[in-house]
Amino acid sequence: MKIGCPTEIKPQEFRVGVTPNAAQEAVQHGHEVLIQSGAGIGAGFSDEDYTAAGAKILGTAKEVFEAADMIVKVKEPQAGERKMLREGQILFTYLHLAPDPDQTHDLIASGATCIAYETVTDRTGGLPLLAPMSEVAGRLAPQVGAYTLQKANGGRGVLMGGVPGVGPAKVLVIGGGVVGVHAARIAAGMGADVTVLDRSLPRLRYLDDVFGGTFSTGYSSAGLLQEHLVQADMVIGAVLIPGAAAPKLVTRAQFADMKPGAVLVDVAIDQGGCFETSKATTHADPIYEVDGIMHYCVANMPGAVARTSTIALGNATMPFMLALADKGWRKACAEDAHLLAGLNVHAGQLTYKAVGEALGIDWVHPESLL
Ligand SMILES: NC(=O)C1=CN([C@@H]2O[C@H](COP(=O)(O)OP(=O)(O)OC[C@H]3O[C@@H](n4cnc5c(N)ncnc54)[C@H](O)[C@@H]3O)[C@@H](O)[C@H]2O)C=CC1
Ligand SMILES: CC(=O)C(=O)O
Ligand SMILES: [Mg+2]
Repeated sequence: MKIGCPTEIKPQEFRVGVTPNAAQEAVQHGHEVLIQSGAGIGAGFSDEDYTAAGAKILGTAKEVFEAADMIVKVKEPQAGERKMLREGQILFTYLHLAPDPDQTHDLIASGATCIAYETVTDRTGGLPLLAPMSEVAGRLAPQVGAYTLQKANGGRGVLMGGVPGVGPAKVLVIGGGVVGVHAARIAAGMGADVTVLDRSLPRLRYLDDVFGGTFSTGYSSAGLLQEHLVQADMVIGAVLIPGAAAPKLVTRAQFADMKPGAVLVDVAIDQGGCFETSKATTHADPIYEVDGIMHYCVANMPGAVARTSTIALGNATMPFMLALADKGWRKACAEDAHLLAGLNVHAGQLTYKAVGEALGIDWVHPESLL
């Protein structure tokens, strides 16, 4: 199969869909890998790294889309990229279709087979192709929050770890899933006093068993959240109700009880955000203030550390990419229900229930296409 990887064109996106190591494995499996010239630069991979791995370099995205049987990317295809997709071609990337009717209609019209990273599942009920980026965003959250807490950046001028004689910052993490646990570990490692709230008792038991000495846990009721909110220097929003918009857990009215200059980092902004005042920001202009409370709400946080994120994402996507290339999408999905869960669009039909329900579009069961 010909596997094509174009340069990402979404603003401020420096990741790349195929690493040189993944390209090398695909070549060893007998596939041809076509990389757009410069696609890896933002993640620290040169064209020479790809040619050394056995890939071919093409000059333009158009050439890559024309030649490839499967396109492997990071972000959802932008409008110009969607025009280059064709019937029978496989698209393997993040899609996030539920809030994006334009993209959904374009992908249906393209006739392509579109598999979304974020809906591929695993045996434990997890999302193995979302998890690596949640790990990155979780670990970044205290880092960007600590920077925002600095006085010159609008924060209240509190050092995460304090110093001898002066106590540490108080960090509240709402949601103890993949983002939450990684955020809590890093914040605790910086010396902060960290509490994680979650609604899942099994998850709280796990967190307490493994991290009991590192951070505290609490059941996420409105009352307990308010207790912690008024003391917090930093609040990290990390909740997810799969497929749904994030619940709004902190209202603007509650800011009056908070410490002026406290920082909210809303990682859940992807799903609409869990603070009433959250709106998506970009790496170019990430921070804004509402009623004295600082907000950081960047929707593609992993793009800031493109090299780490590219390698982490590539480690997770590679086995699925190889299965699709080795077997074709139909056999690969027939043999792996978790990969089939990633199928969102095929040959002019929507194949993902939650997207159909969110956008009011007819959908078919993916099993019916096998
Ligand atoms: N902004 C960005 O760049 C990125 C954002 N994300 C987003 O971060 C969010 C979290 O993702 P993951 O940690 O992977 O999800 P996850 O499913 O691993 O964890 C979510 C946790 O939230 C908990 N939860 C649900 N309702 C709650 C409530 N009312 N109070 C407290 N906890 C509650 C769940 O029990 C679960 O443990 C998602 O919206 C994801 O899309 C992920 C990667 C990058
Ligand atoms: C998960 C996602 O959308 C991202 O990493 O950009
Ligand atoms: Mg995103």
